[in-house]
Amino acid sequence: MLALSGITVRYGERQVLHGVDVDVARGELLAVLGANGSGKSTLLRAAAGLEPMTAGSVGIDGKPCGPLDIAVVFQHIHLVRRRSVLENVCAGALGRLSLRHSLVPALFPRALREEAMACLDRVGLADRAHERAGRLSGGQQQRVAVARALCQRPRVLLADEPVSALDPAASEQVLALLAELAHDAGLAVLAVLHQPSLAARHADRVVGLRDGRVILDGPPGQDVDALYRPAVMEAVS
Ligand SMILES: Nc1ncnc2c1ncn2[C@@H]1O[C@H](COP(=O)(O)OP(=O)(O)OP(=O)(O)O)[C@@H](O)[C@H]1O
Repeated sequence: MLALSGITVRYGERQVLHGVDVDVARGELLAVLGANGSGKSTLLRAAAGLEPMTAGSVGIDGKPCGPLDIAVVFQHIHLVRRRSVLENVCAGALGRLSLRHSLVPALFPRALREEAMACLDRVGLADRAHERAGRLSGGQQQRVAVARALCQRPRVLLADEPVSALDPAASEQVLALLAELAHDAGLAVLAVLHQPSLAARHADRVVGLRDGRVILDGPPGQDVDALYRPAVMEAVS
């Protein structure tokens, strides 16, 4: 479904992605692993259209993707803390609302509120819909961010280190949710992770980046040590 082809990104003289090819099928949760600086976030941003590419393309089902096809969940959750949980989720739909409706939460159409409620139900937080977002725990806020992404009605969900700030139990919950959205809602989900064990438990496939290149692509649970071994160790081993 999602095809990242030949993704190449340079910052000045420095090339940080070297023609990376990654695809994610409908219904699949793909985990992207790699050491700090290997290019994971750059790849995700390029996929989301947030990073200019020197070369490469992003396609969905063989066509260029539309502006609302891809939703992104970031490590830093960026909810409007003083707004209700429900209004935050409605914000996921701003790209398809009229300007008038999008500027004033009180004018969010009833159908949108109902859809946002269904998205909250999906992440298990419908009962918190009318609380201020800032009152929820970090793990709950991340699930609200996922609900907001769902309210965009995307075909692809990208998550950049979505559990870095969460405790182990909340991390398991968010990863289980991402897997469920892939398997049950038929999204293609790509998650950048720093925890190989979480990837092994929840992902359907794992891609490993090293120095801006894919050096591993296969089932979860395989040996990923090579991704994290310092280059100097590599040279002497
Ligand atoms: N805006 C930028 N300008 C210049 N260099 C950048 C920029 N963003 C990232 N880089 C460089 O690109 C390389 C890849 O960075 P990226 O953030 O994609 O890595 P990462 O694998 O996500 O790392 P981490 O695990 O630490 O988040 C790094 O060397 C980084 O310093």
